[in-house]
Amino acid sequence: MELRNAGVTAPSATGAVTILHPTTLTLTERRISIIGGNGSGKSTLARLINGLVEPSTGSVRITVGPAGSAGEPDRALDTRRDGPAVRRSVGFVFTDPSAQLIMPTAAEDVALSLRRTHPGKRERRAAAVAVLERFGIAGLAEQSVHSLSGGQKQLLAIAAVLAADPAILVADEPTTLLDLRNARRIGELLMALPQQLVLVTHELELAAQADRSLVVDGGRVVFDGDPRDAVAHYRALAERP
Ligand SMILES: Nc1ncnc2c1ncn2[C@@H]1O[C@H](COP(=O)(O)OP(=O)(O)OP(=O)(O)O)[C@@H](O)[C@H]1O
Repeated sequence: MELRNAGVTAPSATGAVTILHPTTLTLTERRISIIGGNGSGKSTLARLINGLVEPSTGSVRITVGPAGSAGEPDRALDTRRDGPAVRRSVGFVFTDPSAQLIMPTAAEDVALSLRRTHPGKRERRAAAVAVLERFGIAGLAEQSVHSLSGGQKQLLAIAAVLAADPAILVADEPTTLLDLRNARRIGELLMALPQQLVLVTHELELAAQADRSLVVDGGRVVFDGDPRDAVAHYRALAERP
């Protein structure tokens, strides 16, 4: 994925405010973490990648291989021009899983993600249960999504997003609501994904497991490089008077 001078502004009573200063980045590593203080611009940066936020200046492009067509050249998608294709290629996991669980039961929620790849109802249902099994939550298939615990909801939300087999996964603080055990489990799951992962997190141990880390401060990427150095940079920023 590539950001070229991608900046974000928002209108305000006193004129446009800058949320993300023009940023240029080429992100090719498999696991990229984004850390920084509250309100620094991490979510905005993450949302640029799947087009949930459009750049006010510059451009954001992602390059994906065409699904099921080995041997064909990769396609470059522009988040402003190719919004729907970008959203099909870039899965997004929100901090609050309730924001994305929209079907009555766990199995139905996963099945919704499979409607393109599995047009037949029975076949889709079997595939949805197989996805739940892979995530260790097949026992919850018929349970109302409202009755699930926070950790179960987050696992289900991630399962539903990954069921659509996105080329890239962007996860915005996906472990924030979880207890230690579930946070660890979901962190391990995310880090082991074959897909490219962009992970916004306040969990510095998890952030340090990435291949590359970005530190965001005041709407700018102020550090870009080795995750352990990034964590040290962020700690130093947090200790500023
Ligand atoms: N649409 C908008 N209009 C005005 N201000 C916005 C808008 N979106 C974000 N902001 C502001 O931009 C700043 C960065 O927001 P962002 O959500 O990217 O921060 P963050 O680093 O993810 O923070 P947190 O860790 O608290 O989730 C914040 O001050 C936020 O209030």
